[in-house]
Amino acid sequence: MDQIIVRGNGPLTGEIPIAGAKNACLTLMPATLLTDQPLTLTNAPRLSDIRTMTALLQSLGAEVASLQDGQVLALSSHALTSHRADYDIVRKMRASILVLGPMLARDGRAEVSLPGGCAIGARPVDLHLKAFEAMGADLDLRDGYVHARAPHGGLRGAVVDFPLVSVGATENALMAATLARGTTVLKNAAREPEIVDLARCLRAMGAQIEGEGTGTITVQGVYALHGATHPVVTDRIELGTYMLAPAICGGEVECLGGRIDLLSAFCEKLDEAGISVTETARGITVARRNGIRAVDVTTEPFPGFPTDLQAQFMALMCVAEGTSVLEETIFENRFMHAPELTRMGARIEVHGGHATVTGVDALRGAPVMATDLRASVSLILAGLAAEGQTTVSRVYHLDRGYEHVVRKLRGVGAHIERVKED
Ligand SMILES: CC(=O)N[C@H]1[C@@H](OP(=O)(O)OP(=O)(O)OC[C@H]2O[C@@H](n3ccc(=O)[nH]c3=O)[C@H](O)[C@@H]2O)O[C@H](CO)[C@@H](O)[C@@H]1O
Ligand SMILES: C=C(OP(=O)(O)O)C(=O)O
Repeated sequence: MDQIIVRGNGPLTGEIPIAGAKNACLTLMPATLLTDQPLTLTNAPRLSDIRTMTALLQSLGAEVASLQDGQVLALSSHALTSHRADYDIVRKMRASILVLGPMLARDGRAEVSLPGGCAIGARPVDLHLKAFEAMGADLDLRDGYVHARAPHGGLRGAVVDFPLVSVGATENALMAATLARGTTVLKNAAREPEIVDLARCLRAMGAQIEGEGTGTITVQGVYALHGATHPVVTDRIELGTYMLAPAICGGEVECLGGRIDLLSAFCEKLDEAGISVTETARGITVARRNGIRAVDVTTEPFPGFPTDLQAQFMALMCVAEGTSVLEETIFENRFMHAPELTRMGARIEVHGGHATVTGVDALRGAPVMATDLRASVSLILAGLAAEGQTTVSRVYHLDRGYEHVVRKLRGVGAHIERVKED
C-alpha cells in the first residue's frame, strides 16, 4: 500500500488545475442506463471511484470507453444484460445506488445491493426507496438486496416530498422521473451544483425538467431519451481543498476553473478567516499574507458550508489564532480526522456533532492514518503546515476523489511524495 510523505512548507505559489467533479460524474455516468444511444462525458476526473462506476456499469451490460487519458468517457447502454448491482461493487462505493432509478425507469426492474453503513455514518437509502414507491414501484428487501419492479406500463409521475435534503435521493428520483408517465414534482430537493449539472445533461438527452437548483424540481416524463455530449461541472470540493493550501501555508495560488458561486459559503468563511479570495478570468486566486483568524462553521446542504470541506477547514483552524467551533450536521461520525490531527499537535475536543479547535503556533509532523476520503486530504494539508515530516497511510481513500494530488501540490512548491509502504 502506498503512503504520502509531506514535509512542512513555506509559502506556495503558482496554479492548480481543478478537475471535473467526482460527485457529478458519479451520477452522470448512470444516466447512460436511461437510453440506448451514446452518452459522452467530457472533463471527467481520473479517480478510482470513476473506475468503480465503470466496472459497475459494465457488469450491467453498458459499454464504457475511457478516452483522452480518462478525461472523456464514452458510454453506451444499447441493451442491459443484467439488472443486478452486486454487493462486491456496491460495498466499495455508495454512489452505486444511483443505478437503481435509471434501470427501474428503463426496464422496469433492478436488484441493487444495500450499501450498508460507512465510516462517516449510517447513510441509509430509505429516501431513495420512498421516492420509487411513490412512483408506483414495488420494492422487496431480501438477502441484503433491494428487489425493485415497476408496475405494468412503467413508473408513474408522483409528488415526492423529501423529509430531509438528500443529494443522492434527489439524483436517483430525478433520473427515474425522466421516463415516468406524467409529471413528477420533487419537493425539498437538493440544490447542489451536481444536481444542476445532472439536470442539464438529462435535458440535453431530451428530458423535460424545470427548477433544478431550487427546492422544487418538476419533471415531465418523456417516452425515450437520446444521446448527448456533456461537460462535467468543476469539482467544487477539490477546488475548496486546494484553496486551503495557500491559506494554510501562505503564498498565492490560482485554482484554474474555479468559480465562487460553486462555493460561496466556504469563500465567506475564508474571508472571515483573513484569507483573500478573488475571482479571476481563469479561476480563483487565494492569498494569505497575515495570520489566520479562528471562525465558526456549521455544515449544511448547498448553498451552505459543505460537509465535504469540513475536515480540510479543520486543518486550517488548527493553526488559526483563537478558538473555533465546527458543527457537523450532515453525517453523525465525520470527525475521525480529529484524533489524527491531534497526533500532530492540534488541540481539538469533539463533543457529539461539535468540534472545538484551539489554534496552535505550529503543528508537528507525525505518522497518521487516513480514515476516509476528505480526512485523508485534511492530513495532507495539515502536514504542509507542520514542522517536520508527516506520513499519511491508507491513501487509497485519497485516490477515490483526488487525481494527481502529488503533481498538483508539487506544482505550487509543496514538498510531497508518494512512496510504497515498507
Ligand atoms: C457521491 C456523492 O455525491 N456523495 C455526496 C452526497 O452523498 P449522499 O447523496 O450519500 O448524501 P445525502 O445528501 O443523501 O445525505 C445527507 C443526509 O441524509 C441522510 N439520508 C440520505 C439518504 C437517505 O435515503 N436517507 C437518509 O437518512 C444521510 O445519512 C445523511 O445524513 O452528498 C453528501 C452531502 O452533501 C456528500 O457528503 C457526498 O460527498
Ligand atoms: C463522502 C464522500 O463521497 P461518497 O458519498 O461517495 O462516500 C465525499 O465525496 O466526500
